[in-house]
Amino acid sequence: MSAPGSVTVRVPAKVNVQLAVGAARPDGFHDLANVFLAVSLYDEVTATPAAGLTITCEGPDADKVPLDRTNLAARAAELLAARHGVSPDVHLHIRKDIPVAGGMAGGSADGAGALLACDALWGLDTPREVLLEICAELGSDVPFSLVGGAALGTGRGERLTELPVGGGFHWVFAAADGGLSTPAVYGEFDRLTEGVEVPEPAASPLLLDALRTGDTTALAAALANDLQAAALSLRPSLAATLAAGTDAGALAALVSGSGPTTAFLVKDAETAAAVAAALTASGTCRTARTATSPAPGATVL
Ligand SMILES: C[C@](O)(CO)[C@H](O)COP(=O)(O)OP(=O)(O)OC[C@H]1O[C@@H](n2ccc(N)nc2=O)[C@H](O)[C@@H]1O
Ligand SMILES: Nc1ncnc2c1ncn2[C@@H]1O[C@H](COP(=O)(O)OP(=O)(O)OP(=O)(O)O)[C@@H](O)[C@H]1O
Repeated sequence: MSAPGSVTVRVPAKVNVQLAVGAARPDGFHDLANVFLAVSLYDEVTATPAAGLTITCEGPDADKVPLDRTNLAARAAELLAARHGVSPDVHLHIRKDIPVAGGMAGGSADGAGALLACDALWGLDTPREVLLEICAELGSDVPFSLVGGAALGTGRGERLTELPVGGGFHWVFAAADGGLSTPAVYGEFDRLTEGVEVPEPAASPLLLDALRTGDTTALAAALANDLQAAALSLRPSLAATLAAGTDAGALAALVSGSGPTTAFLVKDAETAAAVAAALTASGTCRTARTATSPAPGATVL
């Protein structure tokens, strides 16, 4: 619960269990078949009445988060206020636990969280479709941060179809030193695929089946990220992290979205703890954390 007069929203991180990337479009974006899964690492956004718009942030990565109007949480408050013709008078406090610039949609989570928190604080009761439109305007990953669970994102990833998930999955996430810029990773994808026919992105039926039945082994076999080669090209040291996780007993390893966070699918909570400890001891990453999925989308606490 928030302090009286304020609203707190909790928002999950994501991992892309499949990220199929098409050729660059004329607008610079790429069409995707993006299978999002929300995981139990969360940011919290608290909205409190204030004169004007201000932002504070706490957490181990707080110094890497912009506190000006470029923060996605601030942009969310401004877009929502503009839609309703009110002024964005709010103080937003972000408790950041999702790695920054890590490929886990941390900024997107804060955008979706601020949107929901301001909507409740200002008593606007904005229809869900309008909130989703504002999310898409904020960024390709933001609609999924609002929705959570599992979903297929098409277009640039913003058009969502929710997916059924038949069971829980256990993960380990290894955060790397420093971030990777999402546009730079897509740019490297373009460079690596120059002169190559890039197929239309399509969701894998085997992967969707694995999610639907909650089959960890089948999901491990189907995990795929078309941005992985680009992330590894920009950050070759990630190969050692991926190897350390599979050596320690993970069923599969992949780069999370645009990276540099790496994701390891494991069979149970006990293996997750062991793989996280081995990754931390390996010296190939900054920290390793366990998490489960699916996790709910943005939720008012
Ligand atoms: C890598 C992913 O995290 C996978 O979920 C997303 O595709 C990125 O989503 P995001 O961070 O919300 O990205 P946006 O803020 O919408 O776009 C940032 C930049 O990423 C590139 N971008 C993003 C999404 C997309 N479908 N194609 C792209 O080429 C573009 O250069 C764009 O200017
Ligand atoms: N609330 C925010 N939290 C973190 N970064 C933010 C935020 N708002 C804007 N940014 C900017 O966005 C950049 C990318 O941060 P973010 O943590 O969203 O990356 P990401 O997890 O790789 O994103 P994605 O997975 O959606 O591509 C940061 O380097 C920062 O400059």
